[in-house]
Amino acid sequence: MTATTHDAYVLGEDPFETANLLDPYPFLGRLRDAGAVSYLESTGSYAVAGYQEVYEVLTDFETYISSGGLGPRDIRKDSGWRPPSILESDPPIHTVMRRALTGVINPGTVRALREPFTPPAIELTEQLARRERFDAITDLAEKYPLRVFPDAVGIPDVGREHLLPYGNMVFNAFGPENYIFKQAFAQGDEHAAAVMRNCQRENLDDVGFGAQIWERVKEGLITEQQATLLVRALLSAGVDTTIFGIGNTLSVLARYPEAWARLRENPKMAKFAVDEALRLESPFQKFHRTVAVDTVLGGVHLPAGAKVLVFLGAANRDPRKWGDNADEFDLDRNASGHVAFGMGLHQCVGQPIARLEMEIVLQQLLQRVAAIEPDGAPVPILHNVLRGFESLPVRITAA
Ligand SMILES: C=Cc1ccc(C(=O)O)cc1
Repeated sequence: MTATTHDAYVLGEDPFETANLLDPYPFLGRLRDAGAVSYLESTGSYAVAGYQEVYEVLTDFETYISSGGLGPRDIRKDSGWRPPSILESDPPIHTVMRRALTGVINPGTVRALREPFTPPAIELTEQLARRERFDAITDLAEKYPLRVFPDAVGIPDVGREHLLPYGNMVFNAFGPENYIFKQAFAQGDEHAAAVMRNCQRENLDDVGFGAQIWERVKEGLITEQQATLLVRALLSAGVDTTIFGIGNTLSVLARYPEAWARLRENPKMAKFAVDEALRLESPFQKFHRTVAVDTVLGGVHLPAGAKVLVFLGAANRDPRKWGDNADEFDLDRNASGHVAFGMGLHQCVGQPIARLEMEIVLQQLLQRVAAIEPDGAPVPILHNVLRGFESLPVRITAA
């Protein structure tokens, strides 16, 4: 007895249209309401936006594979713009590369970073607390990760200016080759060459995450090529996302003064505020998976080879999962289970580092700022798959 299937709802709207990128949530609500699985005429891929279907796609890594790449094209057919990374791999290749990374980055090793990660946050927030107003993105969110993360990886000072533009390429490449993609790739070769240089063992220091990944080559766990690509993964994934994680958290808290006041009373709640802010404003909004074998999802038949666009940001606001106030920030909500870091086999291996950076910045700012409020309209970034702000003007009252 084959399950009766029905056609996907054909959506004429384009998720990568400028308006839907700058203010995604009205569109995402329509997409969730359209049905469990939609077909996007604009990109020729299927789409899932409800929590249940997103969770199913993310956790069934054998049906919805990663080696086809996270963009709309299948990189197994026409190779992508760069050698595939751990993100574009499936078991068994993924297994050894993930084991190498988790041996290096885990809550135990990351705990030791609190000590070196704290002084730059103190310095930055002390300077800002002396001002009545500042831009939470350009003055803080964009600065802090670049002050602490490259040192933790162990790359040279030379070439760090390429990290943000390179990450911008990596993530925009998960969307269509539109004008945003083309703009990101304008100086692409220069950015990519600079980053790849910094992944070579001879350019890394002897103690950072980079050197520790290379140690796994000596153990015979991974090859030199895999070590290079794993260091590249850290440099690809660890900058833009954390900048937007900090910026998005502050963009939410600036609009909820009572939450700010409660967090000042109890700074240990910072981790819960970060999770709830990441649920509400997920930096990484969407990416594709590739259907490995004919399957049925949400009553819709999906043929092998099809691309499925997975809307993490929409799942994180699904009222069927989060309740009627899913579009609101609620410091008392239990946001565990959100998919801002993905879910399942490929769940973000760098999240302990990202969480530490976000918690430290928030806790240091809470100590020095009694109140924070928007000081003009934030400027959202125009990006194929990331949600964040280019500018977030705020007014503060020093503690
Ligand atoms: C979380 C995003 C991400 C982006 C790029 C890579 C990579 O380049 O391997 C890994 C994760």
